[in-house]
Amino acid sequence: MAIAKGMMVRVWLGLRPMVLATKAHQAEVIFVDIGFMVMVVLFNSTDIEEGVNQRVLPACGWSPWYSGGRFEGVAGCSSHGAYQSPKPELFQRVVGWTLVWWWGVPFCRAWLGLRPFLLIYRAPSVEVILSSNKHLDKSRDYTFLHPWLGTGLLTSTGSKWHSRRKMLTPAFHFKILEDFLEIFNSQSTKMVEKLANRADSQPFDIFPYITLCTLDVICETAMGVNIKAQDNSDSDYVKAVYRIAALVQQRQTRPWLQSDLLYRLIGSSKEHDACLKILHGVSYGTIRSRRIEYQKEKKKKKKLAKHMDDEVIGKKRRLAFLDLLLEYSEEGRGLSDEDIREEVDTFMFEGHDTTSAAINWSLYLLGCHPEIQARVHEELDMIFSSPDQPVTMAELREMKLTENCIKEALRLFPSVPFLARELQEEAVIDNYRIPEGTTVMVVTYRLHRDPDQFPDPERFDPDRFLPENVSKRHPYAYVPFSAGPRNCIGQKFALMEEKILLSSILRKYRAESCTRREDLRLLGELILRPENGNTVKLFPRV
Ligand code: HEM
Repeated sequence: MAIAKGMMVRVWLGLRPMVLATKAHQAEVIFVDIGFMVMVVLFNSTDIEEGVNQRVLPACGWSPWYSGGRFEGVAGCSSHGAYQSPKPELFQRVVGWTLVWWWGVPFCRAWLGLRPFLLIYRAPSVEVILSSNKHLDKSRDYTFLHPWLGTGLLTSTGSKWHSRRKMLTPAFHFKILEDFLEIFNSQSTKMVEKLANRADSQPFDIFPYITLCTLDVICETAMGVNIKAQDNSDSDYVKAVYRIAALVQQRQTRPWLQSDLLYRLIGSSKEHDACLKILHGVSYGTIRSRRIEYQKEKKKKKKLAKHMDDEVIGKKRRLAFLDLLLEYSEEGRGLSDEDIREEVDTFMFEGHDTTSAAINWSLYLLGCHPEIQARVHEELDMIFSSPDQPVTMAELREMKLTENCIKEALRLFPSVPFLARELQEEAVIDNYRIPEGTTVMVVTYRLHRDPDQFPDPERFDPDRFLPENVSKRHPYAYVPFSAGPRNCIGQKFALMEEKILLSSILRKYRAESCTRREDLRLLGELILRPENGNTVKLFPRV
């Protein structure tokens, strides 16, 4: 029985229980003492099965809401529905029991050390938190992102967040996004060319191809720099982006690495700092050189008659988000280089892994459902006269079924599987008073599987997003981009990019997914991804 195998030392830091695991990956179970209660954190479903069979779990009374990076634990927060895990019925048994034992209400309460958590996954409860102008502060788990992102839009609070949000909203206007079409098109063309070598009906992992493409897209749109990640996936910058995300995730999920001192003593702080040096070096370097360019151009423009600007200077330069921020800064809106760096790095972080996961999940599901993929091919063949035709706003508007497939994939596999707020004042959810200081987690993965809102929730059915079906649902039943005042500022950008990248693959190829849904294993890291990549077979379309 795995429960005896955990390799750890249990310690107390003041009142805070901690577990030091020397070989965290090998520890198959971790016990944490919290006063008279024992909390068990399990790492895989086999242990849970054994735990249930031997009646160990009910005796512990802990809902395995997080199981060491494997997402199945999170899925197990509720007693309802079937989950995308190897043994879904297990979670219903374990967690069904836990819920009744705990509270018997449609949300789940948990403690991590002395920290109270509330997990919510019903639309009316989610609305209370996300629609509110009071519950806007992110939970303390986001602080591990501060060294990289500072307090940019994602991580800031209060008046800083408010003024930045107001300043940045116009940067995501359709008119500005339209200028990015050229980048989306050129980078997706490159990706499709790279895939040509793999379209030989042999299985391969397509995940890295899509991720490198989205990384190229975000670098060019956010910073105006083409880092050519698709040609050089081994560059220091590309490696640093991936490594730092993994290190942040590691710290968030290992309580013993959360104190700065312990992180420096036993964590990977040296590697973390080395990544930061590379990432910040590139961001600051780009900001400085673009600022000099901007100032030169401004001087040049002043000298020329206004009406001649574009003809004389040449083709109007496409602006990256960074250029807009520089413009605000030069207009005297109080943005220092560090402020700009925070926002650019935030776009880099939020804007590529999320879209990559969403495109991968869409392709995965279409690869599992050839009949729906055939309908998408039909739609694309109607819209485009050739597979190489660049996508414009007109074609984007016509891709209705493709868009609904992307939305349905984001329902089943939301790139951000949960988000967390820390209550600064009491909230009332379902007539329960939730005290200030509670960390409220919106479990999007579970919310999107509410059978009252999405009948037969595990079924992939893009027609759920036909307007007549959307209007029947609760407005907070589907929130892949969060909702309310702190929703995702990049969602229009993301949908445009996803439609262009996905359609460029499907215009050339037919995809078959090699992993059956029942064999799928999910990793709930900062984003939700398939544990073993996205193995597909690609066939050229004749
Ligand atoms: C499929 C793609 C994407 C998904 C699923 C997604 C999802 C989300 C979610 C759920 C949040 C709320 C996070 C929280 O409350 O902790 C968020 C916030 C944010 N996203 Fe996205 N995102 C995507 C793409 C993008 C892109 C492409 C950008 C930028 C280019 C972006 C920029 C941001 C920013 C800056 C925030 C913070 C907004 C604020 O707090 O005011 N996202 N996103």
